Amino acid sequence: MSLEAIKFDSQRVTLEILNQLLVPYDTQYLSVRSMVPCDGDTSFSGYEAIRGMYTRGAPAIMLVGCFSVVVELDRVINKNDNPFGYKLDDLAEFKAQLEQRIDFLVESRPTAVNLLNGCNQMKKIIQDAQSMRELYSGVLDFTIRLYRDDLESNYSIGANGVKYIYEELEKEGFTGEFSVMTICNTGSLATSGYGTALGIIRALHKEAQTNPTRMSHVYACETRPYNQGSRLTAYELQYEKIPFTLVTDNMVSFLVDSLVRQKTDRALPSAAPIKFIIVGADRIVKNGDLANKIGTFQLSLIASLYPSIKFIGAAPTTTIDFTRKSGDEIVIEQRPKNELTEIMGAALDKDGSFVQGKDGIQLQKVRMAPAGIDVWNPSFDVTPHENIDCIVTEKKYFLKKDGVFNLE
Ligand SMILES: CSC[C@H]1O[C@H](OP(=O)(O)O)[C@H](O)[C@@H]1O
Repeated sequence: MSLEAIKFDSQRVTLEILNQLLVPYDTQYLSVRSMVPCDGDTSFSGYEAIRGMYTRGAPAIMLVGCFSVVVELDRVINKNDNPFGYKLDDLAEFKAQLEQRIDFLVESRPTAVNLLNGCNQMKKIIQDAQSMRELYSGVLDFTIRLYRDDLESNYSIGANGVKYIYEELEKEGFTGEFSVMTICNTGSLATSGYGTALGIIRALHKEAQTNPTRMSHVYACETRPYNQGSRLTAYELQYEKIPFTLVTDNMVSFLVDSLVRQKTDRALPSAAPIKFIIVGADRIVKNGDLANKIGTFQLSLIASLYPSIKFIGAAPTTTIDFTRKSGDEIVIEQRPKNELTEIMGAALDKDGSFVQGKDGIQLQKVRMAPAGIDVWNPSFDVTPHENIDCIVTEKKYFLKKDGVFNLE
């Protein structure tokens, strides 16, 4: 498996997260020892790890958030380390304080619903606990199970995605090679491992080893401004030796049109026609409207112009929000302006190799726009269910009936 986003040691009760701001330049893990910042405690918290996008990806956000509750409780209940001011002699008061901190944690990235869903389930365990010991072991067992279930879900999403894709190809009588496109990062670095949309791509690559009708090329969108595609998905696809080409987000319509019309005089990386655009999700609501990384909606608009291209959303059930009826109800996270006007990279010397600083590869942030300008930086957009052909979860793949999805 490629780099792990999350390392939890259940014996030592320690949580380490891969600092994804440094991928693919460097591999550094950061120790998370609390759930949210607190006066009197200098540890790096789950809230800061998530808000700062050191770790990201809807399922990974849920897992890091829930594991950060576990490590904080371990310090307080098992290691007599309570800089958080918990009332240890009053269980009801302790629970109230804990839930207040969990509610703050959940606000770290408001669009992805997985952390909210995970914490709501955790709060039920907290409310039912009759002792501190029972509360701690209940939260620990729940979170370890959540991690394992997410990994299992990803393999099932991969299998269900391949099932849908090959049934579509057979219906069409398509044989031979095809290409797919994806945006952002939905792989091992966004989950407990394997991935959702990238899990389907991993599963397609495995199928391609034996099936002559096969995925032979992937187009990965750069995914400005955080560059999950060029930094993280490119890393994972290169690691898996899956043939791919990186494109900028503003190349997509011209690339898709050139592929569909087989304009081979445009130096296309592969002649394999594009058949599927496969994306992840941060929140899918009852009717199938899907919030995902900014740029996803545009991909769906492009796909909708070509009947030969199917648009697939892939996510575990923990990403589905049955309390909201339409995508208009989804809160879209606005990110800091400097994430668009500045970019971090690894310094290169004249022969193109990384410049080594005193702590390893020398990273540097550069400004890419004038200071003081206005910036709009929504982290997500909403793809209407009308533009989506299929939603794949670990349970099955869902198609629309009478124009809407029933995801129950
Ligand atoms: C497997 S869910 C990944 C999902 O999360 C990403 O957003 P971010 O990197 O800002 O956390 C993106 O929307 C992906 O589709």
